[in-house]
Amino acid sequence: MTKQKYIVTVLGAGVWGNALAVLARRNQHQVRLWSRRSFEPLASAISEAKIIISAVSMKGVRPLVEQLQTVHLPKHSILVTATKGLDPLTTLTPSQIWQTAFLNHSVVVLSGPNLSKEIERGLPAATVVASNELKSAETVQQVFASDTFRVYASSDPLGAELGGTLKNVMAIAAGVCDGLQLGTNAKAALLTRALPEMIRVGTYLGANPETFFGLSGLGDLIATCDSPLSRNYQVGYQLAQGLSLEEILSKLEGTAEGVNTTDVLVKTAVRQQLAVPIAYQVYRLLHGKITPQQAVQALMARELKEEFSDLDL
Ligand SMILES: NC(=O)C1=CN([C@@H]2O[C@H](COP(=O)(O)OP(=O)(O)OC[C@H]3O[C@@H](n4cnc5c(N)ncnc54)[C@H](OP(=O)(O)O)[C@@H]3O)[C@@H](O)[C@H]2O)C=CC1
Ligand SMILES: O=C(CO)COP(=O)(O)O
Repeated sequence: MTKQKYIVTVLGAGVWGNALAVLARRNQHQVRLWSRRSFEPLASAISEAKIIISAVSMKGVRPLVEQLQTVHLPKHSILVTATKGLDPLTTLTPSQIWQTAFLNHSVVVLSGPNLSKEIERGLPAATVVASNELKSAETVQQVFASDTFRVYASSDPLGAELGGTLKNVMAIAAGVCDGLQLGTNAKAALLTRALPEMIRVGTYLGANPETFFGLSGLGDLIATCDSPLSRNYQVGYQLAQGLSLEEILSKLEGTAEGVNTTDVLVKTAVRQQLAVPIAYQVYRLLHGKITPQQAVQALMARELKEEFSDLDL
């Protein structure tokens, strides 16, 4: 059966927006790529679009939503958010911001272990499209699915989104671990303890705990924490080499969302008394309060406990 072809507009022409545009074009959809620097007005870029994808970084989400509220969205268009971040003012996720602004539109989260450079090379990968309206997620699944990009549907948008967002904090820690050459045992311990930390916060925020064991949680944690292609990993790795955060960010290709997410996550965790020991050490490191070595020592010196004593699943 031939798949339906759609007009797909990608908003945000950064590295991820470009990679998503490549994927949709490979499936013969009519793709328009728009950024705030485009000559084409936003209203014209989204006119007649069935699928509108936001691939801007977190700091661009609110300005983009506000701009879109001033133009006419095609009636049955589906909004897809691919941003992995948290709003510093409200702690809302991008999908919550999109859904609140556009109550009559379906919002779909696209999230998974998707390092853009590998996707652009056509290497095999898988992702999750998640929505409260499963039919909309299935439409987006059809738009992107190909023999090199396997797309799973899910009905837990918040879980899919938080997996991709919270793992960025852990990727900074993983970069530190590798940068200090702490070895494979240390890395395994770090990642294994990172997952329940993500689940603890994710379930507090309303996500389904099971989702974190899937591609958008554990899958993205593995990919991002083990790849020098990850900007968040690079932040941690280079901090361990003695570079300052400012120096690292000034040379980084694209956005490392984990830097802002760490602040939002730790502030939320402190307020709600959630245990986030790894994120807390990343926070102190990013704020120059400790060295990478001191962060490791602080994690190793924590009070001894049962392995699953604080895992509220
Ligand atoms: N790269 C990857 O491998 C993946 C990235 N992601 C997520 O996708 C998001 C974007 O990442 P990535 O493309 O890598 O980042 P980039 O830094 O390459 O691109 C950021 C994009 O956001 C836009 N933007 C930033 N601020 C604003 C603003 N105030 N108003 C409008 N647009 C704005 C930029 O526009 P402009 O070009 O005009 O500056 C640019 O298009 C992040 O949340 C990231 O976590 C998710 C999966 C994979
Ligand atoms: O989210 C990503 C891969 O799934 C991209 O990670 P970085 O933003 O750390 O590069």
